[in-house]
Amino acid sequence: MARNKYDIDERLDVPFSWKNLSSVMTYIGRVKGRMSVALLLSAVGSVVGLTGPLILQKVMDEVIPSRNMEALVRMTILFALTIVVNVGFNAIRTIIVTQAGQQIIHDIRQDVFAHLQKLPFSYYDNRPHGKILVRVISYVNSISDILSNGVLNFIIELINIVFIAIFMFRVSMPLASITVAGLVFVAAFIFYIKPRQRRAWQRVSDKNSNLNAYVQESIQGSRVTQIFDRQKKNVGILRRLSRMRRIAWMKAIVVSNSVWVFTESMSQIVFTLVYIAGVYLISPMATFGVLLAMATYANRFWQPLINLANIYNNFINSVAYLERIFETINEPVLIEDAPHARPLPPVKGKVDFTHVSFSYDASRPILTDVSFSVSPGESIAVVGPTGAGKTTILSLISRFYNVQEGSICIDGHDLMDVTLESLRSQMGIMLQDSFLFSGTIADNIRYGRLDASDAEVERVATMLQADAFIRNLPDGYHTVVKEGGRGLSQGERQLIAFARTLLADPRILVLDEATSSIDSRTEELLQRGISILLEGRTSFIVAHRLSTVRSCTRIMYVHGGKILETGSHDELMALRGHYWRLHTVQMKELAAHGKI
Ligand SMILES: Nc1ncnc2c1ncn2[C@@H]1O[C@H](COP(=O)(O)OP(=O)(O)OP(=O)(O)O)[C@@H](O)[C@H]1O
Repeated sequence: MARNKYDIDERLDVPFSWKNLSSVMTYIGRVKGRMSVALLLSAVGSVVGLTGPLILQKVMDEVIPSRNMEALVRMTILFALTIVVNVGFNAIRTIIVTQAGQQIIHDIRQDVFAHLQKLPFSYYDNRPHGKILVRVISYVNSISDILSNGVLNFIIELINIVFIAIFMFRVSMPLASITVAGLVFVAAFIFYIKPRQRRAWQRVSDKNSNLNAYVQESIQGSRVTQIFDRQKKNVGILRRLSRMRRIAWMKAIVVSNSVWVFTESMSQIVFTLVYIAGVYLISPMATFGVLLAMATYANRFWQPLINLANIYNNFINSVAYLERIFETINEPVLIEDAPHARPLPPVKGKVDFTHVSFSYDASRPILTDVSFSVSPGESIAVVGPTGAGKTTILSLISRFYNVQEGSICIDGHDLMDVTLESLRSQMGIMLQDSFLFSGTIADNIRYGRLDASDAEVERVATMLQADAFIRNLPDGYHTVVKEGGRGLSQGERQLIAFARTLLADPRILVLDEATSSIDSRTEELLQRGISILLEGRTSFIVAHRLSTVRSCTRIMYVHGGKILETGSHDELMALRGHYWRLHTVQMKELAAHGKI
């Protein structure tokens, strides 16, 4: 899928299908016990409710003309009882169905989220995160009602219709036939409107998604917005997106309501025809009791139909959400264990790239025919101009993407043949943004090894000389870090990320060094931290600081997706090539800033 922006509608690759419907049924199947009880309550409630008109008919045609007061009282109590049972059972049913609906959306949300955890970087690279978020939260919420109440009411209303039809045909065959005939017109109309309705709700889902993506992006970029004073412009963009959503919504509502309006009108036409036919057309003319009962049944017959039309409307609306939810659940996990994958044995640390070629999308090769070999314990600084492919090389070692050509081996095991869990659990990976999760500092360090004791957490922090600044925080190791590590300096965040990795004690270290300028004291701390991390492990570092580069055993100079130079600092300086030039420029910059 092409890269998507907040104001570009997502392409729908797989529309809702029978396969999706069967998946939906699986979720509903998990609450079938509760749904069955609710169904039983509804069925009993509605059969009891249906005897009401029969009682009325009897009262009108027999009890009142015969002036039998005792029978009248009996019939009144019976009539009242039918109402109590009907209402009471419906109330209990509502509670049960609400619980079932919440269970269904809980299960679906859990599955979507669990699947998202497995999706590769490329999935997240290609779409605004707000568009992912809206699926997990609001789309899943939106389908709760249709998958619980909707499904149940659908069955109940169908049963209602059958029961009412039976009662109706018992009272008067010709009048019942007139009542049922209107159905053909409703079916034809629904058939005509359905594709338009589907498209209209898909557009609403797209516009919703765009709006969400923009709000999420704006919150994330709020600092930059204020720096560039873009608030007014942003409000304008939101207004535009919100207006587009409103227009899409209004169109969808108009199309959807036409189903309801048509069904309602049809019911009124049929209702009138029952009276006309009852009085003028059929012979002998219907009695007043029959007419009253038939009018009530006709009304009751069409009420479930109108309800079905509403359920259908909600279903079509929900399909637009369901297809996005299942699109996520069915998104292929491109980076997963091969069927024959074996756990990677304890790693010694030899890494081999053999004729590796890679591109993020087919149109632009990023790495071409890259080969190199690294011995256990070696530390490799990957340097080169921006966009050269340094981070990409690191991502491939951790198998965040699959190579298109060639192979990457660790201790002779091709990454494609080992399980991801065994690979990543033996690697320490630190990307440029040392993302910290909301929780305490200790929790964040323990992310590296969940069973680590407090003493172990403090030991690694002390090794990295982070202990002092942590203890200076209001609650020391129990200080709560805000989402993303806000409230801590960039250097502090990096130190905590180092501690997290050191605690995991990986055999292979992959570190994408952040470029931000930091004060010389922090620089020194980080430098020491990196040296501690490098000890005894095979390491790959995308290095921007010369101090980091020099502390590595070997340097690879990457440019245009190729390794142009490789060797120690002294060897590459002697070569007077690309690395020498880069080094010279950096030295001049440091001198200009009075740092050397
Ligand atoms: N997720 C992605 N999808 C598509 N193209 C990408 C993606 N990530 C990087 N690229 C492209 O791949 C090329 C190499 O990127 P890479 O991040 O590896 O460069 P780099 O050498 O690490 O750069 P820098 O020093 O600026 O971080 C760049 O041209 C970049 O635009």
